[in-house]
Amino acid sequence: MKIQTILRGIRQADNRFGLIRPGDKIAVAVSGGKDSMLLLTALRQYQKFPHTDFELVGIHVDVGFEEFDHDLMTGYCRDHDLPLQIEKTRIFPILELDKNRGTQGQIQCSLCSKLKKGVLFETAKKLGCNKVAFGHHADDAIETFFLNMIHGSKAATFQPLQYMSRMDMDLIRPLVLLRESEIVQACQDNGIPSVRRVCPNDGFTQRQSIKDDLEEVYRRYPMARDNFLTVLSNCDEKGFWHDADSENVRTGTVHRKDQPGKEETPDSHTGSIQ
Ligand SMILES: Nc1ncnc2c1ncn2[C@@H]1O[C@H](COP(=O)(O)OP(=O)(O)OP(=O)(O)O)[C@@H](O)[C@H]1O
Repeated sequence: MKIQTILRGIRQADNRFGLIRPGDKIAVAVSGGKDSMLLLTALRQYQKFPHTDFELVGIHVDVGFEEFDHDLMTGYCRDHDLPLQIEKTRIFPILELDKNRGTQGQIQCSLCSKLKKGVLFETAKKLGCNKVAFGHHADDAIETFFLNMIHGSKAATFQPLQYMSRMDMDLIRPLVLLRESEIVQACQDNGIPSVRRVCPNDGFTQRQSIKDDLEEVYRRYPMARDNFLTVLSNCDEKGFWHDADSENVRTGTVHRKDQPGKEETPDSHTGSIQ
């Protein structure tokens, strides 16, 4: 797959969600995995598009896993003129301490993610960036949607553009309209490497489990992936339940038979098919 397909996906997301503005300085969060390696590579090329006058720097937060192959990542970036800053941290010893103290005896992904984000945003700020770009793609968005429903009782996923008020910085996800399979293919076809995962939790997370389940759903219902994606931009508040005294009923957002002048339409209950 040509890198142009990826650039087209980035441009669509940029146009639709207003991700990149002239004068931006964007820090790409580079884990060393395929998604963020592709993102840094593609955004470097996207800089050459007309009306995209922005600066770029990659930031890798080094958690401290000994076996992580930094050379692969730095070598690739050096050879392709991709600016990358590696931020050394002591996150791993903190995770180990927490693991030995905690009841579960394993590294906590949520703590790791929180610490990494802290370092990432601080480094981006120090470098004068106003945006941080993550490598999340469309399949990540669907998985997050299901994870939130199953474990968090809410129908929500991450945003393509999100303002982080504490850091006064935008978080953007330029790959959000692209599928994981497109990213894998583009990395293969363009010689973009990804560093072997070394976290002991890899393959045993809730995300991995939902990923496996969704693959099964897609095998049975091939149209489901596209439909799930459409749901994310199409979530009609009227399709959910609202208490009779809720703001939505008062303001008339939810149509009710007993409200004069507000007729119930056949499509007003999108989720009511039994
Ligand atoms: N150590 C890190 N340093 C910088 N950014 C990171 C790091 N770990 C994760 N990220 C950012 O968070 C995003 C999602 O994290 P996740 O753990 O799902 O990445 P991954 O699947 O290991 O790698 P990738 O998403 O790059 O293929 C990454 O795409 C990347 O932008």
